[in-house]
Amino acid sequence: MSITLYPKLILEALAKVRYPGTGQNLVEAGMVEDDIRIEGMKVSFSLIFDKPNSPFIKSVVRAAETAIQTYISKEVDIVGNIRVKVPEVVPTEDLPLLPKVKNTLAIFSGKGGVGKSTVSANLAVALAKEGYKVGLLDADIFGPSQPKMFGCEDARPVLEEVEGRELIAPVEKYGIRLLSIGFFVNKESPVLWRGSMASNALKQLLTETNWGELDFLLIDLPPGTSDIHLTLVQTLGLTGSIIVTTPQQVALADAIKGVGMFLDEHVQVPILGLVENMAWFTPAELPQNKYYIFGRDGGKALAEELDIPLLGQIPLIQSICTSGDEGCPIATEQDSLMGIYFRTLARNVAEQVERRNAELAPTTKVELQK
Ligand SMILES: Nc1ncnc2c1ncn2[C@@H]1O[C@H](COP(=O)(O)OP(=O)(O)OP(=O)(O)O)[C@@H](O)[C@H]1O
Repeated sequence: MSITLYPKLILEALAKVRYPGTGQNLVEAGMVEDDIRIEGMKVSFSLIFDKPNSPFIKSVVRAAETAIQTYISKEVDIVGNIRVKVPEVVPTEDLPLLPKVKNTLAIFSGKGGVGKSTVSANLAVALAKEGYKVGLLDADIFGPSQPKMFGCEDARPVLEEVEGRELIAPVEKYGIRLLSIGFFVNKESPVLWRGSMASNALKQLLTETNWGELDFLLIDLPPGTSDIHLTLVQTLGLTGSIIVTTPQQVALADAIKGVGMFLDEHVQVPILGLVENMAWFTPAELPQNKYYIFGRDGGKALAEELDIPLLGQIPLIQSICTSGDEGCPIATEQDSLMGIYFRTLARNVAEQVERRNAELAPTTKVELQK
């Protein structure tokens, strides 16, 4: 005797099959697609599974076939007619935040006063002299020194409209697009930043600035490890980081802590290398003489110990200090002794960035712990 099939009959049979993944029956679990087709004794429909690699797909399809033949009739033509569907996975592509900026480099130090800002300023200038498009973001909220080093302490960046958005226009100096947290605070009454204020300011300077097309955006970080570091790695997938240290033991010990932060398993920002600043003292009148007043090759030895490249050794020279104070980084004098040191540094940095980009996948930004 043949029976008349109708969808409710099929659903009643499918309600007898439990999905092991949730413990609910297939109908309750919403796994039966609303596409049941009945042609005489031939039945077909789709079952929706939550993931393509569900271990239960085969057994559940078989159980559904058996249930239909057991509870309705052996005559139902169902075997092989159940389609398996999984929700389409839409790739959540992490769009780059600064699509026109090719490389973002964080410059950090373990200890204060080791010359991180001096190195950042001169590296920026030397890279620009090599023909790269360079931006410099001074994120040192505790002591922004780039406005002074670039001789533009009184600059107050304006807003400009770019593709319908109001963005901060960086200050242009010596071919560098410069922005400093110092442009937005009053020199006479320094701000005591609360953590969230500083973090928001950094995010805004990074993302609401018309950086334009850049080969390198250098980010001069505060010394040590702080909320600013954390905000940075949560905001951007950095290309890499550069550590600046002096050769003294105290500086080296702090440098190791800083390196640890960037290499933390949750952060994983590549260290492109180490710059040893104040590696020796050279008097202007005796440029061939080297006096290792802070110890010899401490930074070089640390780079070897950490197995990271030594990007450069920069001597302690009075003119570096005076040019910084006068608002004109020494690297602007390309052919001076110091100009040559910073040119070598710039070339080494560019080479390491190229190597890093060839060998490693882009860094992903650190996700906030839920
Ligand atoms: N190689 C050098 N030769 C001479 N003077 C230097 C050299 N490097 C840095 N200085 C001087 O040392 C002082 C501290 O340098 P700088 O402000 O760059 O250090 P920093 O590590 O950025 O300090 P901060 O703790 O403010 O972040 C400045 O007066 C600077 O001009």
